[in-house]
Amino acid sequence: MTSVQSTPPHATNKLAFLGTGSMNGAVLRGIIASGYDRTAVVATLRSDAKADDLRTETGVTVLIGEQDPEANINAVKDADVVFLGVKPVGITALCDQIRGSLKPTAVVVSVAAAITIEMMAAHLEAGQPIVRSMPNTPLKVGSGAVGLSSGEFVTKEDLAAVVELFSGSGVVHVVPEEQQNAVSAISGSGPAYAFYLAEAMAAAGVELGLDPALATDLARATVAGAGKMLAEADADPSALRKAVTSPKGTTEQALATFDAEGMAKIVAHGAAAAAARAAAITKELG
Ligand SMILES: NC(=O)C1=CN([C@@H]2O[C@H](COP(=O)(O)OP(=O)(O)OC[C@H]3O[C@@H](n4cnc5c(N)ncnc54)[C@H](OP(=O)(O)O)[C@@H]3O)[C@@H](O)[C@H]2O)C=CC1
Ligand SMILES: O=C(O)[C@@H]1CCC=N1
Repeated sequence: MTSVQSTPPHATNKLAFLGTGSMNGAVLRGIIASGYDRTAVVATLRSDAKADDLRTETGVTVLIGEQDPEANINAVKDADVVFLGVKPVGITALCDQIRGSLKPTAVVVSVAAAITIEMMAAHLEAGQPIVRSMPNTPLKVGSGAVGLSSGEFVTKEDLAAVVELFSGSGVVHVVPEEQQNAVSAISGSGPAYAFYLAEAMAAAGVELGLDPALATDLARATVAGAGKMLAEADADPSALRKAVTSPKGTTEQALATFDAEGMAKIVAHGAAAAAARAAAITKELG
């Protein structure tokens, strides 16, 4: 796996976000928050339920598919980079819809789990540059993690432009495409694991007699604070854990219980189940 440095800013590319829900919306918000020219961005949604929030929060042009069946087509006509953010099952139909309207040089960037570059290429014009990405929702707050894999027609400049777009709001790694299900199982789904831990800690606090609101506040602040420490340069999770764990103290007892009950194995099993589900979706939809 290669960590990639972005190139210096270049001329603003025109961006289209098709299907701007949780994930594509987080990518878009991260890019706008890092200072990107919002007048160069068009986003689409199927329905107008969340359109006002998206317009107000980002200032980009938002087109609604239910009001204009050509919304996706109009969004991509001038675009240099096109982010596909619909559910995996909808990606190839979306490619079919836009294939005749994309600029031949437009870089198509999918954020979908399980959809391979080959599956998308079969529904786009020959030679279209395609990048498969696995981002995560913390991009929205500038703390994301992204795995990128490029198809054969992606130039060095194309890849550098995509890296630059993501790297304003997270860490970016270029990975072989066959590792994308593992990336999805760790960093794509990972925010949910951290939120689950916060929920479990809050529930544990209630069992120990804390008021639910207090327990939730303590758990939230703690997971958020630990995350902030992990985000510092060269942070080492093991060293940070050891710094909290006094010999013969209280934390040691909790961690020994986690070990005895196989928590690391549980996490590994969960991640393996996520990766296996991605492989199964590829088979179902391929
Ligand atoms: N959520 C996450 O943390 C992550 C998700 N992903 C990937 O992101 C993709 C989207 O997931 P997620 O964001 O969670 O799902 P969401 O349902 O939140 O977003 C999907 C969006 O697509 C819109 N949409 C559906 N069909 C069309 C269409 N034909 N044209 C335009 N817009 C359309 C929907 O609009 P409307 O709401 O109006 O129906 C919705 O806003 C998936 O492929 C998933 O694998 C990847 C990494 C992490
Ligand atoms: O749950 C999912 O399928 C998507 C992919 C990774 C995170 N969310």
